[in-house]
Amino acid sequence: MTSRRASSTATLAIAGFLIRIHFLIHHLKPHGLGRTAWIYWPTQGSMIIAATAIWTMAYLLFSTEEIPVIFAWGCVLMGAAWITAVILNNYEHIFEIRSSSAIFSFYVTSILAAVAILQTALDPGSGPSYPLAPLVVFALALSAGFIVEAWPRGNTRVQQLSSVGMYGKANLLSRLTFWFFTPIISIGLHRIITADDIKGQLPQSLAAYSGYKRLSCAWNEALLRHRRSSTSSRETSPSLFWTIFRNSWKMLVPVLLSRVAIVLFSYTLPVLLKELLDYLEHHESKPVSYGITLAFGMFTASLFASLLNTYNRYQMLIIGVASRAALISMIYRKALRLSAGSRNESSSGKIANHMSVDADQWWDAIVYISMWIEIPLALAISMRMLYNLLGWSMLAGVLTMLSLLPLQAWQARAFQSIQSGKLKAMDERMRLTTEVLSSMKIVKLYGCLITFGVYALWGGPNFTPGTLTPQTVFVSMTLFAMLKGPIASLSDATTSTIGVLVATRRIQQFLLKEEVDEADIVRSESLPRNPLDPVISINSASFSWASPLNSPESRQDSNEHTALLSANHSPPNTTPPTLQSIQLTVHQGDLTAVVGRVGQGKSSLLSAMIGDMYKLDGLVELHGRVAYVPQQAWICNATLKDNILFGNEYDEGKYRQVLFACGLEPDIAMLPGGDLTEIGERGINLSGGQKQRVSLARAAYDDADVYLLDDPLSAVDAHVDRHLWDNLIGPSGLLRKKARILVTHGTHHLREMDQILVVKGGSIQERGDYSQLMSFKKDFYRLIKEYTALERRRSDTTIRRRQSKDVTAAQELFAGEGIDSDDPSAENEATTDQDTSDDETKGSTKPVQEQDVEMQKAKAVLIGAEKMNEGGVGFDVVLYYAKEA
Ligand SMILES: Nc1ncnc2c1ncn2[C@@H]1O[C@H](COP(=O)(O)OP(=O)(O)OP(=O)(O)O)[C@@H](O)[C@H]1O
Repeated sequence: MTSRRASSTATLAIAGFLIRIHFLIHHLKPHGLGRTAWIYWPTQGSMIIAATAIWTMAYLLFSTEEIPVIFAWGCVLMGAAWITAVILNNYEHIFEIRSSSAIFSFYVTSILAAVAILQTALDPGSGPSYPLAPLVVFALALSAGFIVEAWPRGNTRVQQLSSVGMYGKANLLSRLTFWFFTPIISIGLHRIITADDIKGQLPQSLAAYSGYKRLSCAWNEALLRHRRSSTSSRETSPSLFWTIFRNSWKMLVPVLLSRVAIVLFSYTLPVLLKELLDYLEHHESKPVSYGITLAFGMFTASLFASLLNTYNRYQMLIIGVASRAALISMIYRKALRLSAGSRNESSSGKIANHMSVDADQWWDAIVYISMWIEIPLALAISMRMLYNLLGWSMLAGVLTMLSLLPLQAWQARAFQSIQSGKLKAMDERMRLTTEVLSSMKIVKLYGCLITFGVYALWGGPNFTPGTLTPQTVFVSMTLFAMLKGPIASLSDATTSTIGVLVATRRIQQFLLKEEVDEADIVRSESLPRNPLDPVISINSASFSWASPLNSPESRQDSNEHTALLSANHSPPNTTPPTLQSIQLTVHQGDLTAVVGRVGQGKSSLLSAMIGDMYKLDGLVELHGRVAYVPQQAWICNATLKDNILFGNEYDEGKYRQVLFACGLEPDIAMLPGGDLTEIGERGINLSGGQKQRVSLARAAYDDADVYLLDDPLSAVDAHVDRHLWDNLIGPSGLLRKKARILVTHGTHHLREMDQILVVKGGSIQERGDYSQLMSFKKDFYRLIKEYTALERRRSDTTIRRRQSKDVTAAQELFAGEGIDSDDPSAENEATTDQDTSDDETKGSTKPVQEQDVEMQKAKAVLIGAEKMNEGGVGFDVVLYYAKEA
């Protein structure tokens, strides 16, 4: 038996080592840092000595008739395995900077085997005598090699030169015991651990970007394979769930194997227990060392089972965290690429749910997924062992436990409902939880009592009343106790797996949503070589917000549509376009205004240029980098500075220039933390005008070639409007050399435009400069006149209101602006001023005292560090650990 086990272990080791050598050579690059000589040579030496010793033993065994020849062959294979380990060790030192886990595990297995054989060899009455000397040399050589290998390599030159983090450098023992994390814990003894302390120390597989790249590549490949496959229909899609599993297979295989090992180690315990009880009953026939070895074996088996269990859970969590991060990145990137139609179907709340709830399932439930290896294996082993012990009588116990399963399921459901009740009333939750916990105890005890009763009645083989020996009672009780684990986990594993499956399917459906068609717009990142060539050129193009494939007509004719597609024709274009017959050219440095009444398609024209709309026909060409400032300013939850830099490198000169051009300097001076003040959802709300200027500053700092500005001056008051025009957007502003397209409702800057486009009913009705358009006396002329009249009425009302309040202030204000009643633009400027946008007022013109109070409050909320619990681990925690151990 022992010889067969030795042969199969050695054969498995040889196969494993060869696979590892192949992996190292073909999948990794040499680290090029040299070899850690004082670890390399001693370990190589120990392994060679061990192989020689075991071969010597094989030689001696071949010449004795006492021991079966198969044992000698086991030794030959063991020697061969250690020579393969020598070759592997050589490659490990070239490609890896940490000790090989494979060799490490083989060390442990071989040492334990050698100790077991030594124990038998040392026992005078145990039968055949083994050659002791080579066996001792074998065990000593391996122990020496193991000690050198287990020694942390942290101080070696190779590890110090390497940029890999503490996890990457840790050997298997260190990872199993989390020893590698000790430096961080000791930092925690002296001060608070910060994110910087663990930066770069954790496994690379946890980095969100690399995880995202791997998973999105795997998903795209799966989609491609599915599309190419002749059997797949258009309605089906590959499974994201299996794609995630396939993508993590390199990490999953060792983790799942470790689950198998945990089950095997756990079930060694009852076997050893039975042996020990047998030995205690008939201890005269065997030496004391046998009993000690059995007890030591039980200790080692539980030790390995719990070490592997921790390792398994940790690795599963790593897989869960990496998958969750990759999924969140994929959802985020997808959200940026959704077509107009898909955006209408997916609200931002729904997308946020995919990120926070659905993706989170991977982190919550991943541990349970590995249970699907453990549960069937554990059930099979325990039932087999119980059968050996009790015969078919074991069914009585097993069925009794299984009959408690629905009760457990009910218990789990009750627990779940109590959990959700927590959100409604904390007191109610406390009361119910206590009730359920106490009833859970009763049910468990009740389960044990029933099982005991069943043994007593049908304890003998095959349901006959029998004698209960200590071996039968203790061993079968241990086995039944072990059986309860997998049975109890069954409902958790099922619920969690279903939860992950449902959540992943929801994410999958989102990821399969239609995206903007990149081919709609011909883009080039660089500007045209000839400055006279346009940067934007739109030729006879029509655009729609609705997908041409989703129009009712096209849905009705879906069969025809498929036939047409297969015949290589375009689908019939039945969607009414939002924009039609668009003809436009814009050159570098051009300042173009887009004007028109509300809802005529001004913003849509900009959306069409950035590819947000479906292009129905025509040609769109765009050169250079494009910056788009939407009507609704978008601010993210970060500091004002980060909102402007937005990932770009900080350049003091450029940053200051942009702040000045956008008129943000006075605002920053007022903010409690200057430009480091946190703004966005959690921060103070900036006024609409301030947000719009931060948005403009972000675009300006990005230094793009084409600026698409959707009415950015609508929320600012007159003097800020003038400042932005003079210093940023206008002919002498910071962006003067860039192509700018400005959608505007104001009329006061139109005289300075190179080109004005009048949009009406989704098409460009008129184009030209201000005087040309006024001379046409068409839509533009009417628009300006109407606007002027409207503004004059508004202006009169406001002036009257102001005069009654503060005559002097109003006089000063209008005198300064120099209103010319014949000039609509100048009048507008004045009106915009007295409008004194409510938004801006919020940010800048409140009474000073009131602002001070608000700022103080904001300062406390925004700049305060996140609340964190500090202190040592209490005695109760230590006690809890001790009890669990
Ligand atoms: N995201 C969208 N999805 C679907 N339809 C849209 C979308 N945005 C605009 N539309 C539609 O396109 C048409 C033109 O709207 P658009 O916003 O371009 O007009 P506008 O001239 O910019 O108006 P305003 O001056 O009020 O901003 C309208 O019928 C509007 O309902």
